[in-house]
Amino acid sequence: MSTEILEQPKARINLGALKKKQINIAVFGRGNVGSVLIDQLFERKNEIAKRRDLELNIFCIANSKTALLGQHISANWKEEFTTKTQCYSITEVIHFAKTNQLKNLIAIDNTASSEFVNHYPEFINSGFNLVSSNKIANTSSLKFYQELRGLLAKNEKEYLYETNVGAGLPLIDTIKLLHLSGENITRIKGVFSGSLSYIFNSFSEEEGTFSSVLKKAIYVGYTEPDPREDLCGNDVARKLLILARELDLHNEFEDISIQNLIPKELRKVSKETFLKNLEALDVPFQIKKKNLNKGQVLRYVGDLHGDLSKEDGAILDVSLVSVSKNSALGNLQGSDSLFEIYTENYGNHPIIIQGAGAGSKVTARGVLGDILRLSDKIK
Ligand SMILES: NC(=O)C1=CN([C@@H]2O[C@H](COP(=O)(O)OP(=O)(O)OC[C@H]3O[C@@H](n4cnc5c(N)ncnc54)[C@H](OP(=O)(O)O)[C@@H]3O)[C@@H](O)[C@H]2O)C=CC1
Ligand SMILES: N[C@@H](CC=O)C(=O)O
Repeated sequence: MSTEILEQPKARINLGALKKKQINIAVFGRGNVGSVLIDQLFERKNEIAKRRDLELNIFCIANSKTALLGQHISANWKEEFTTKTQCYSITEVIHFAKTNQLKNLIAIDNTASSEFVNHYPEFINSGFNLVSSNKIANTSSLKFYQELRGLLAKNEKEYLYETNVGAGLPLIDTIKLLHLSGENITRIKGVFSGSLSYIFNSFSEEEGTFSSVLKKAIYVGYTEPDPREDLCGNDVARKLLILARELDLHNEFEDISIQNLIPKELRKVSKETFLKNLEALDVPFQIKKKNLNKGQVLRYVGDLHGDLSKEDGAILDVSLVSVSKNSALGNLQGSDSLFEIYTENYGNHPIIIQGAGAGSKVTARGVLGDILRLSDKIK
């Protein structure tokens, strides 16, 4: 009997026909962080398509009043934003995604708005995942925080916010993993604010006035849209609370003891009036600097301590302290943040995460990192 070997037809794979996973992105907030993020997305788009088989497609760019909507917004978005925008509502953006059958949806929140955060449930219920540099959702009431997680789980959607603490530094993911793997975190302490780090690092070392350093921090984009949020301690307090909640602690914002650095008479005025009167901060801070002992510098420090094994055992403090210039905190440079993470197994030798704690480029890069992480998770 002869055996005939039949030649198998060669399987033909048309690589071009294999569709890349298209991720459809709506960017809300096109200020310091938002604009840089959009530019970084366009710069990296082709490389990401090659390496990860992903097509990152932006279909909406919006600020507080107007939106640019289009199936595929181009790298020329800034010009289009001046000529083709329209007033919008969130419902219209969601409707646009539906009618154009856009799948794998991500809404990016690069605002500092509490009003915008109220739309998160609407996005999730409409099939969107979320990425946010805005810290408000994670620092609203614990009830809102928990309901949001419940809604995400019910809809099988993701919410990533690595830039909420430490800008582009890999902090939240590290803390989540340590906690999940059972490494008991006993304390987190450090300089949580990039802008206040920059301000006190410069002010302690240089001759300039406090207001001149503050103006520079505002100008380069280290501060919040309203710099009083940094100076009154709220921004650092938010970061502490976000980390506390990652550790399953049940704290509310009101539990945090915060040292406000703004003179009383400037706390309740409009942002514009505040910005016109920055020199009012010069004398109080000059006095603080003069009163320092030799070799000491000022640092604005956040401290999450107490009994972190109990839901309600944590103590959260935010205050201006003097530290030795030769200590880890005293040695900080530029806009660096520094986080000391103490755990049971590492004892008195904390894990230290340090690096740029503010700035539009590093923050946008962190948001882009979250988009890529999320894109991998979307099946
Ligand atoms: N700067 C940094 O280093 C870091 C910043 N972040 C966070 O990034 C976020 C953005 O900061 P930044 O870019 O400096 O802020 P900007 O003030 O530069 O930009 C904010 C943007 O949000 C828009 N916006 C405000 N409210 C709404 C709304 N309701 N709906 C849609 N868009 C809205 C604004 O539009 P309009 O112009 O119309 O008001 C503007 O385009 C903040 O939450 C900040 O905490 C996080 C880590 C580091
Ligand atoms: N204003 C913030 C920016 C990042 O969250 C800071 O100064 O750290």
